[in-house]
Amino acid sequence: MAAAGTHAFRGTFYHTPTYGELEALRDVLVVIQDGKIAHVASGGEEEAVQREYGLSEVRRLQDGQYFVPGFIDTHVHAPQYKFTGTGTDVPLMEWLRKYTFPAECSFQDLEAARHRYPLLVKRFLANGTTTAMYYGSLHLQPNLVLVDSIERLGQRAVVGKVNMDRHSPDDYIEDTADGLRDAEEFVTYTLGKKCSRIQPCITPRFIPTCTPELMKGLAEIAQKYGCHIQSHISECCGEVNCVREMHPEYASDAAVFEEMGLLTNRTVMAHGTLLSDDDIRHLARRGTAVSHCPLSNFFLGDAFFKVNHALSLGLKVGLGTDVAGGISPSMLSAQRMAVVNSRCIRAHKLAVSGGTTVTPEMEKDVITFKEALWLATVGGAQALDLADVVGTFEVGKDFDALLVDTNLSGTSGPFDVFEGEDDDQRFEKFINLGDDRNLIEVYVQGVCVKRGDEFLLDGSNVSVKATEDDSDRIMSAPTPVEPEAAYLDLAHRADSSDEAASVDVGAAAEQSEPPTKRSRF
Ligand SMILES: Nc1nc2[nH]cnc2c(=O)[nH]1
Ligand SMILES: [Zn+2]
Repeated sequence: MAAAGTHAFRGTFYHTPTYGELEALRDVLVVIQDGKIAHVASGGEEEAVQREYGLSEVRRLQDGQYFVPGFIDTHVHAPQYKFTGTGTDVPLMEWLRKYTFPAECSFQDLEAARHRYPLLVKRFLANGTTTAMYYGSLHLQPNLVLVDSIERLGQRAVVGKVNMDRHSPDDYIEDTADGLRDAEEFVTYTLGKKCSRIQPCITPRFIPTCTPELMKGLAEIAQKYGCHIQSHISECCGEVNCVREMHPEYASDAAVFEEMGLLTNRTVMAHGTLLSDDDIRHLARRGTAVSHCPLSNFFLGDAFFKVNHALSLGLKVGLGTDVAGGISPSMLSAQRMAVVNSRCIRAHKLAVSGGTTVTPEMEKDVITFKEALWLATVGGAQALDLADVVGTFEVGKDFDALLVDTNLSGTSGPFDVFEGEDDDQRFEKFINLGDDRNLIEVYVQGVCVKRGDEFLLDGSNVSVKATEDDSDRIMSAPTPVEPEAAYLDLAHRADSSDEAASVDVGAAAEQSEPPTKRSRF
């Protein structure tokens, strides 16, 4: 008789333990026990393994079906899902004022939050995001609804209440002390659930909307509870110039975050397109990760993030959708955008050269779908300090996985398969052309949370209690411009400075003259 919670699949499993290499575990038997991968054996050992684990049956995948690790989205704004796919016409600082802050503020209506957040979590699960690093909104209560929705639907998440105490709209700003109190209450509420899938995160929105007092206070809370930190760094010219104006004594965003004590090995900074090499090296030394959000960077950024270059300097890099700055909730889309972004760098270098010769130097930023898949799985796991928990099909890790079906015929699926195409070609088509229709089952911690159109845990309390190990894992530093300047004024200054931007975007893409030569590191 199998122990409770023990089951097994036999078939082909694709994953990327090594950057750039797609490993196919062909005809293997994967045994899952209490949510973890207990055994990976060759298919020929089925009978022996069945006996060992007392399994009465083994589920065999059909031809054209494969497992892939669940996707890890390292940067999502949960309340912004509401307006995803709209509002793409303005630069960042104006975008925040015009679309983002009003949308986030509307989550104060808790009934609206209770309606919207399950839709968000379902949409992300349907797209294969088994783990998400979420920003909530400013007000405490709607964030608790977000955590409850994640818990109920069975997703894995790192989630934070946003903090911002200056340069924000009158109805979307908090007093510093209130913000710190609410941030701590959010942390204790989330930890109090003792749900090993959900970890709280400290979330200073970005430097322009946070006083040094707030940032330092948040860093102390993060340290007290050992929690993750997330924010935005060196995203675009408007933001970088704004920080320069507010904090002229610091060389860069990274120097400000360093001084505030916000760069830790559990910090994930979004974007980083204008980070200098010194900044990148410094983040790498701290163990801080960058969430690469290519689609968002095309809309709101001003430069290209160079994944291979950043990795070569030792930086941890994950992939993010940045909904709603990025207009797609799909991590398949994010992977494709990461590839396109890398090819844009190559095209940019060729254009700058003025010639028609592509040099090896121009090629070195190009990434393939295999590297993009690594970013969406292993890279994300490293960024979130979950590398020993998810990202590959290795014994001891949790079984967070997507069952991919490439057999959908005709227009019932997003692509066609032709005679003679082998498993590797079908899988590559899925990564490059597939969508949620191909994801017929979604697993988190060995539990099927979605099958077909059905969310299997919806409505039930599925809290998985933290183990001792999980608890250990969970508990494992200027002078500002005058506070409370009208946000509109700040947005105007930042965006108009875009035009005369002292940051040379081309040079940044060339890599990477820092926005300023001054250094505090
Ligand atoms: N892309 C993006 N950048 C930000 N910087 C500060 N807030 C935001 C946000 O919501 N989205
Ligand atoms: Zn963001």
